[in-house]
Amino acid sequence: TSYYERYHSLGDIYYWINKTAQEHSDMVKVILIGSSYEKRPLYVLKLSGRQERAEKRAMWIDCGIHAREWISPAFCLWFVQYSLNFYNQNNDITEMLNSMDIYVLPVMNPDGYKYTWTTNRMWRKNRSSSKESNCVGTDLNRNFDANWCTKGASNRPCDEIYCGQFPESEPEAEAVANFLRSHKNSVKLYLSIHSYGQMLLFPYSCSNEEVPNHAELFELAQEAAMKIRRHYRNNYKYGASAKTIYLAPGGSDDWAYNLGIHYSFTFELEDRGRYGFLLPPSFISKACNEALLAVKSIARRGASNR
Ligand SMILES: Nc1ncc(C[C@H](C[SeH])C(=O)O)cc1Cl
Ligand SMILES: [Zn+2]
Ligand SMILES: [Zn+2]
Ligand SMILES: [Zn+2]
Repeated sequence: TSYYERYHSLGDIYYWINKTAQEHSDMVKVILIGSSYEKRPLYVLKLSGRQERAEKRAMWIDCGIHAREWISPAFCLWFVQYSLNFYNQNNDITEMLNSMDIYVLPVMNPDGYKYTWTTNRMWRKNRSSSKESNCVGTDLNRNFDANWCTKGASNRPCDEIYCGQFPESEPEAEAVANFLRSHKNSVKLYLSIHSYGQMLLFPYSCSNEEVPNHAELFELAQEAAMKIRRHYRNNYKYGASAKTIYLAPGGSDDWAYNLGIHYSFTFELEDRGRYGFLLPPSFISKACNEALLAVKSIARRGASNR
């Protein structure tokens, strides 16, 4: 099976990042946006078409915010190689890359990801330690400044949904927030890739309130889910996070939305729970093709609107 139908260790992924940038130096730049708690680099790959266009829009995709969700980094790697290899061959990909730059963060939580390979496959959080407890880790998707640490998060360091000591207390969350703050005029679309559950989610999760462009985001998610159903005969739920999955504050998509990135989504990839986080490698191709269809569908509509 191909490289992209296997899960890869952290060291493997770092090697892949540099090899891919070298192999495609005309379309790929590596950007160091910060480092993890254990001082591992946070690398973003910037994909650009070969056509230079003034004030290009951009899309952001982060993977691996939660360590055990291995299909997520697998999707980022798969998406990058697919986009590079089908540029100037597939119209959708060519148009996408010619109309916008794509920032891809393959592993947002490298310390946690490494830990799932060496110690505990079911680890979710990062690996920061707090003074007042000998429990480790903050849930990076509860650490963003969006109704931080209200209902749906926990202020106890031992909990899986521990919100951290303060908003952006974690270097991984701070690095992403800093990058998006400094690129908020060009980034028009935010995607955060998770598993499992097969859902296309959009803000808010931190409140039951509907965002101003709720109807538009609902339509984009619905259209993407319909395409997946038609092409792959697989059902994805879709809707505002608070209603569709659960009320939870401090998420990256809610924060990105409030920053002004009004096309903001969280994807929950395969499956529905049979394997859950332990999705077998034989499922990677199908899960990634379904996610790609959703990205192309949303990117075509979402980023084209001014
Ligand atoms: N804003 C959000 N959007 C999506 C989710 C669901 C993910 C699924 Se793993 C999580 O629990 O962190 C959670 C939040 Cl806080
Ligand atoms: Zn290649
Ligand atoms: Zn997750
Ligand atoms: Zn999940």
